[in-house]
Amino acid sequence: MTDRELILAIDQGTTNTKALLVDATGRVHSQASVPNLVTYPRPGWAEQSGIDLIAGVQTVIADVLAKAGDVPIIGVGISNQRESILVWDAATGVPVGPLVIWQCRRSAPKCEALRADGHAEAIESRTGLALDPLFPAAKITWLLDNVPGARTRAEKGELRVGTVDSWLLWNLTGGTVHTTDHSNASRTQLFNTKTLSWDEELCTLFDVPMSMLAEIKSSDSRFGATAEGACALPAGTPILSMIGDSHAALFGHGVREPGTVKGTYGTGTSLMALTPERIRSTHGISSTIAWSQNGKAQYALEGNISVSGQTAAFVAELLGLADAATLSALAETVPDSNGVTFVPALVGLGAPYWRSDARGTMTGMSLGTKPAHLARAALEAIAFQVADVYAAMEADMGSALGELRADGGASRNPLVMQFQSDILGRPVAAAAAPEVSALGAAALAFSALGTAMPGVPAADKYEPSMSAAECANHRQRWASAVTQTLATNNKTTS
Ligand SMILES: O=P(O)(O)OC[C@H](O)CO
Repeated sequence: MTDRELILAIDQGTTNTKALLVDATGRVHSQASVPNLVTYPRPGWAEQSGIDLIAGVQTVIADVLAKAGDVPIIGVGISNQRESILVWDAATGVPVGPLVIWQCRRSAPKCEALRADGHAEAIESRTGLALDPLFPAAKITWLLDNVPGARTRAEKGELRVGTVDSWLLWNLTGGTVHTTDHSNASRTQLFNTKTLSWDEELCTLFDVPMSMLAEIKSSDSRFGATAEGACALPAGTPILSMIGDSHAALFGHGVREPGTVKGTYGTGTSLMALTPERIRSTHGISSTIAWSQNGKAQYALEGNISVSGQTAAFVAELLGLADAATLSALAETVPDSNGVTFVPALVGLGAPYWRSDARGTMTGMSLGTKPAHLARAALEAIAFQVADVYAAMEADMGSALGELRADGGASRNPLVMQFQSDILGRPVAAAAAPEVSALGAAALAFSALGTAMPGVPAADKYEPSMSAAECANHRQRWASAVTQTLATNNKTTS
């Protein structure tokens, strides 16, 4: 394969849709991006337009091709926002209702009803996922029960449902292919990660007709080919990979064996590590499928932290600072947080605590506390939360994990990354490229063609330099702040 043969990688995220042209060495030849609109029609609800999403994908494909000139595109790779779900008409391809995105909590009553009826344990044991409105299963129930006529039409076999990967595939193939991959299926809460198939009993519990569901294929499959006029690519360009974005980042880092963890530091943080087999977490972590190659599923553990990088922006605003970068500069002016600890439970605490009623807590303040100490506490909180998930993963795996591969905004902050390495007592390698998910989708597409694209190299490496005693003191300070946070009952205000 020559470095002139390119994969067009799409990263369809919540905030932006991106396209990159990537060669087999991992070099990015050109890229394009468009922002996406998210609407919040009611408190706790979040949705996007399926039609706008496709228009955005078509735009970035056209833009990236226009920038690149006449180059051979040998295939398409797709990385996508996970857990967002759309129902559409099988005959016309017209969406039936909005794309209900992962952040949306509208299906909370259905989840509560299933919990009250004692189904939570069975759901978690089959899917590896705690019963929660984050996941699409209950969102599909909501759409079928609330969009006029949807349930009747679904029962007649007239509707299709899919995660974003399958919606993109449907459109790129001109409405001929309805398929998803194991990584996306594993996040729906309808997929049995043991049998690697849709679970009939779960579909019954969530009232989802199985005729609506996509065929499931290996993440490195020949999913279909672009149709004439579906986008600016020539008709017949093969779609060679589909994978959820967090999983794609792990693949993009070049992780192929258990032992290394990747952390994507965005608004929240997703930590993911491969496991040798399917593990049922007993420490508050999701068990999921990282990807599948040649039909073989690769299992993983994932911990999702709800508010991570966003902590810096939040505290910057409270302190009247311009932005997170200004906060970071302020934090650099002091050697430590002077005993101040901030637990950013601003929308509750996610993994490994799962307490949606928890709220943010600042502990350890004295008359000696200065804004710079609060700034430092905000940045330290990003690292402390990751360390908690790390420890939970290690407890589930029964063995020590190694290096952390970091990507996303805060991975470019040396103060956060050094503290992360110190608190974990592990090396941290921050990725050289910002688009690790798109590069992961490209790498998977190349692997479908039998070519190994190298992982994204590290731009910066951090080694632990803190003494064991100092590290233990910090961990103790954090643990006690978390205990205080969890001890406060906010149920009346949540
Ligand atoms: O759109 P992103 O990049 O924020 O990713 C969303 C996640 O996949 C949700 O689980």
